[in-house]
Amino acid sequence: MTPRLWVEGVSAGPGGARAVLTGVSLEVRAGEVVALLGANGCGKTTLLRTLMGLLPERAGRTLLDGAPLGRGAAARAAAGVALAFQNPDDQLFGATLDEDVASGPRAQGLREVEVSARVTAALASVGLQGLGAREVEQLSFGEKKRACLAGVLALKPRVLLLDEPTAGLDPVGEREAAGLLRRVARETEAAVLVATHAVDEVPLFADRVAILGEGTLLAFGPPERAFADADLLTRARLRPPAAMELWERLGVPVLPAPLTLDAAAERLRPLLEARS
Ligand SMILES: Nc1ncnc2c1ncn2[C@@H]1O[C@H](COP(=O)(O)OP(=O)(O)OP(=O)(O)O)[C@@H](O)[C@H]1O
Repeated sequence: MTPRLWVEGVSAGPGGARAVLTGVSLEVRAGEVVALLGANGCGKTTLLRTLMGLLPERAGRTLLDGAPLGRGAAARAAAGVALAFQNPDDQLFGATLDEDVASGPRAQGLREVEVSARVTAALASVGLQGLGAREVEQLSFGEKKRACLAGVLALKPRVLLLDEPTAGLDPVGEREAAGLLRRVARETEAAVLVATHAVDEVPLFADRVAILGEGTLLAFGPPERAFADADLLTRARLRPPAAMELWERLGVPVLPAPLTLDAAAERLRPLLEARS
C-alpha cells in the first residue's frame, strides 16, 4: 500500500548552513503515528520544517499518497500538511483561543457554522473546552501547547507534523496527549509524525519509531526493534523506555523486554506471586 507520507532520501538544513540531515528516508501510513527521536540539535525540527515546506529540501523528495508534494508551505498546507510548532509563540497569533483555533479552518474557506464546530471539537479533544474566550497571552505554557495542537487538529490535515507536542505538559497531560495522538491518527486517518523526547510515552502512542543521529536516520521500525540496539541508542544519545531499562538492569532473561510499565507489571506479577 502506498504510504500517506513518503520521505525519500531527503537532506535538510536551515539557512546557509550545511545540511544537518542527509539522506533521510521514512514513511508514515494513513492512520499511523511515527515518533521522531534524537538528541537536542540532531535535526528533528529541521526535518519537520522541511516536510512542511518552510525549508527547501536540499536533496530527495517528499510524496503524499504517491504524488510529489509541491514546494513551499502554502502548497503543502493546501495539500493537507500541517505543522504544530515547538514554540507556541511561533504559532499562536489570535487574540483569543477561539479566534486562534478558528483562523485555520476560516482560511480554508469553511462556513462559520463549520468553523465553529471544528473549534469546539478541537478544544474539547485537547482538554481546553470552556477556555475559548480566554486571551492567548493569558494562557499558561501547557495550555498554549494544547492550543497549538487544537489549531492543527481543526484543520483536519492528511499529514500532521507535531514538534514536541507534550513538552511542558504536566505528567497526566503527557499521558493524555499520548492517547489523543493515537486516537486522532486512527479516527482521521492522518499520517502523524511526532518529534519528541518523551521516550517513556513513545510506546503508548507510536506504531513506529525513527531515530535520528550522526546527521542521518539511524533506525526506523516498531518500538521493540528501534529500541533494541543499545549501542545505537548510545550513539544517538538516547535511552530506551524505563520499562525496558528496568528489564535490562534486572537481567531478566525473558525477552523481548516490555516497552511499557503496564507490560512490565503484567510480566513481573506472576514471578513475584510465585515467590510469595
Ligand atoms: N537558522 C539556523 N542557522 C544555522 N543553524 C541552525 C539554524 N537553525 C537551527 N540550526 C542548527 O541546526 C541543528 C538542528 O537543529 P534542530 O532545531 O533541527 O534540532 P532538534 O533535533 O529539533 O533539537 P531539540 O531537541 O533541541 O529541539 C542545530 O545544531 C541547530 O543549532
